[in-house]
Amino acid sequence: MAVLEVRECSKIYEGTISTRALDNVSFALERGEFVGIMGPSGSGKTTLLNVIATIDEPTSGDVVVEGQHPHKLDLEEMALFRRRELGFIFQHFNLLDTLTVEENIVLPLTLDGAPVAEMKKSSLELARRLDIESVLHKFPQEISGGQMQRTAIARAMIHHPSLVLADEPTGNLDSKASKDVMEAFGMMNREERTTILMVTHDAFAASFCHRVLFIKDGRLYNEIYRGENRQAFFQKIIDMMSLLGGETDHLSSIRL
Ligand SMILES: Nc1ncnc2c1ncn2[C@@H]1O[C@H](COP(=O)(O)OP(=O)(O)OP(=O)(O)O)[C@@H](O)[C@H]1O
Repeated sequence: MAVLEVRECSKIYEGTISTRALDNVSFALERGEFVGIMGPSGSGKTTLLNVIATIDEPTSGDVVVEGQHPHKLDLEEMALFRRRELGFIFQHFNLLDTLTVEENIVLPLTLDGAPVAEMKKSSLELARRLDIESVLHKFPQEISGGQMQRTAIARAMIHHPSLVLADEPTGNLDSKASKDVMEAFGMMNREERTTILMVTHDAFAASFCHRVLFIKDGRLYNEIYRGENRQAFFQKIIDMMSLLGGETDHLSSIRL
């Protein structure tokens, strides 16, 4: 069974001029897949992620996560669904400044009332694997951007969600931190079989995915698969971005 199915989703924003932000988009993610979504500015990437995250309603079509239909749940059930089944990672990290790194990481477990000893054990184990053990007792403003994003990855994954949604996770990071963060994603995907869907403008970040979907004008335009070689995949992504007429991040090439 697919972890995520997007079925013929359309989204129209009504207004003086109505915008068709998504136009009949269908695709599925199997368990353990790591998939990127790319496309020019305004092509509908954020809308798609928001519809999957239940932050926004599709105008038509449906989203199915692990056989559940989140858009058919009432508000309370939807909030619980989001907390249990999904993990979120954002461009601006969205950590809570008044909590330590460790407290941020265990937040999803705290909300579910897990025993403290169990929370500490899980956060320490994850922090070791993500190389942030030394900053567990610091506050977000005392650590680097890369460490903040790895903290966000730990928080998004500590409760073993069905699906992790990442929106421009390297958007605020320099090249070294981006590499560390993408390697962390890759490691969690391989070792935990975490299913990840990531929106990005960054061809370097996208080259860590198994598959990249390209959208243009709200429609699925194409998809490419990685194969063995990340460098070759990076080049294919750059080529597809130029074909789409979107902006490509040329600086990415120096990170190979
Ligand atoms: N709340 C809204 N109301 C009206 N139109 C919207 C709204 N949100 C997005 N749109 C429009 O829908 C289209 C898709 O927007 P979306 O933000 O999904 O694109 P994107 O691919 O994420 O862009 P970017 O890469 O610049 O973040 C755009 O034309 C945008 O102007």
